[in-house]
Amino acid sequence: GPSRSLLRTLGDGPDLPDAAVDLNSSNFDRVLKESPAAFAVVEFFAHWCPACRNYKSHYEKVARLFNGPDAPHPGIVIMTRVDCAMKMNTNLCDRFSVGHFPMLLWGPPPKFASSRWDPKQEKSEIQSIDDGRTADRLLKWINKQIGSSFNLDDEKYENENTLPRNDSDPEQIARAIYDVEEATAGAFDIILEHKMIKSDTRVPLIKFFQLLVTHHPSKRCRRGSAEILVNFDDLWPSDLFSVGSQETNVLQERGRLKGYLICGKEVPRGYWIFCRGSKNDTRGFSCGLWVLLHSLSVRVADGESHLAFTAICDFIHNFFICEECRRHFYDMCSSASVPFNTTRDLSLWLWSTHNKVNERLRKEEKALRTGDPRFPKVIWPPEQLCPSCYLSSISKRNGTAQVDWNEDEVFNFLVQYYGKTLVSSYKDASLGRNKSDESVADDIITSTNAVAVPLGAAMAIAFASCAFGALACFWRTQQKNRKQRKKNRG
Ligand SMILES: Cc1cc2nc3c(=O)[nH]c(=O)nc-3n(C[C@H](O)[C@H](O)[C@H](O)COP(=O)(O)OP(=O)(O)OC[C@H]3O[C@@H](n4cnc5c(N)ncnc54)[C@H](O)[C@@H]3O)c2cc1C
Repeated sequence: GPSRSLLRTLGDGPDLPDAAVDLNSSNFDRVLKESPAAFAVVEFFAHWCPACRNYKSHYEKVARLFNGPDAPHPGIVIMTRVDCAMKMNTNLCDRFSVGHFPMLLWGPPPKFASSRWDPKQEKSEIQSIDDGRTADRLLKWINKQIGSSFNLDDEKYENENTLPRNDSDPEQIARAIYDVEEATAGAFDIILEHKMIKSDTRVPLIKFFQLLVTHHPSKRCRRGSAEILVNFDDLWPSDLFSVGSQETNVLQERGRLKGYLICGKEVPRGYWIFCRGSKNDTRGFSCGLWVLLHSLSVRVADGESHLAFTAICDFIHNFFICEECRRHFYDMCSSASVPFNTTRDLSLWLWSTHNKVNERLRKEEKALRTGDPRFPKVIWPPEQLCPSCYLSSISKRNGTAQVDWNEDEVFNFLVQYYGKTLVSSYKDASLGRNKSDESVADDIITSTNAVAVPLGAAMAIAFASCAFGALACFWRTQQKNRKQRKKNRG
């Protein structure tokens, strides 16, 4: 519309923040390594270069299509820039053989991290963009590279035919790892925002955190939730609640929690990829939450499955602020045949519970037209995604679809889908990186994943439950000791 194009014009002025991400030698590697985008454009420029200044509005026009929560096509291409006239970036610009300004490079984001580029280099996944002189030509170049048909006039939630259809392409789930991170950060944000940590919800939250520390599919979130867990007693002392009226306000809480980013600095990003709906208010968070739960369920060991079940049920019950959802889910938790003895039991229970929700919502959304028209609820997995999950073809009884499942195959499929495939692109992104201190800490977390303390012993330790792995327990014990020492000294 006219107002929109007015905004666009104004956007070329100095008022709107830049859409392209400013990178420098201190954040270059990290931001590119952690970007969910499949492709990156890096513009090397110098702030004194007049041609670069004139080019900026062209570059920004394209960047606004791809970067940030309001972009029509987020999560596909990350558009960045590096000012080579800044002293700190000299080595960085040398690494990429910058010989003229502006110079544009293209490639998979992680390939830029801790690597070099040289125009004479053969077989590099990084290439120079030779024709990006105007916004039109740059976008044309990008479209040609990735076979897309993006347009400079695209607006959010228009032209959604470029959206991936995830029900037929098993590889789409690899993009969902970023949504699992987004949902994790989102859930934690809601908990803080609504001051949901109280005396009776504290223990369920700690238990869920222990599950996250050991089995979250994203390293960043395992690391971040471990940090929070270690400091949990300081952040939310248990005696804070017994006193009664010592309510802290959200801002104070936020302030205290600065630096405790559950999935790292780049999350939440403000948009969804696998869980992106074709409208603003569909899919997103609740989709990401389901994917998180499924991905946890296939990662726990047999001996942890019952505790994981209670941790998930109690978490949804206490912290999912969709009233209908949490009530329904809790009813299904209460009627589950317990205890769970295996990973298979837990994964299949969650899968069939999710299908019951799908079944119910399918009817509701049809009647009320509240669903996402591009993502109607289906009994999952559809046959094209897992042919072997179906024993016999679907027969209709009373208007509802009845499927004869091969549950062994369903379990195998879940393990593959929410296990390996979910983290496949994420793994690629961290290939070839240097071992820094943080990755060493992370390796400890990963290596203790399998260490499950026997159930009986864990139950005995009522509070600092060690059930989800030795590390979480170790940290909490350390924390307690440290506090104790402080007390003794003071
Ligand atoms: C615990 C919980 C309870 C909820 N209860 C309600 C409720 O009572 N009422 C309500 O209106 N909404 C409820 N919701 C929200 C609702 O289920 C959907 O999340 C929301 O409508 C978005 O739907 P979606 O199309 O993105 O797919 P979702 O149902 O969110 O599923 C996300 C993805 O998971 C995969 N998937 C689908 N089914 C299965 C399955 N059976 N097993 C494994 N993977 C599967 C698919 O790839 C799908 O795209 C609940 C959400 C959660 C997390």
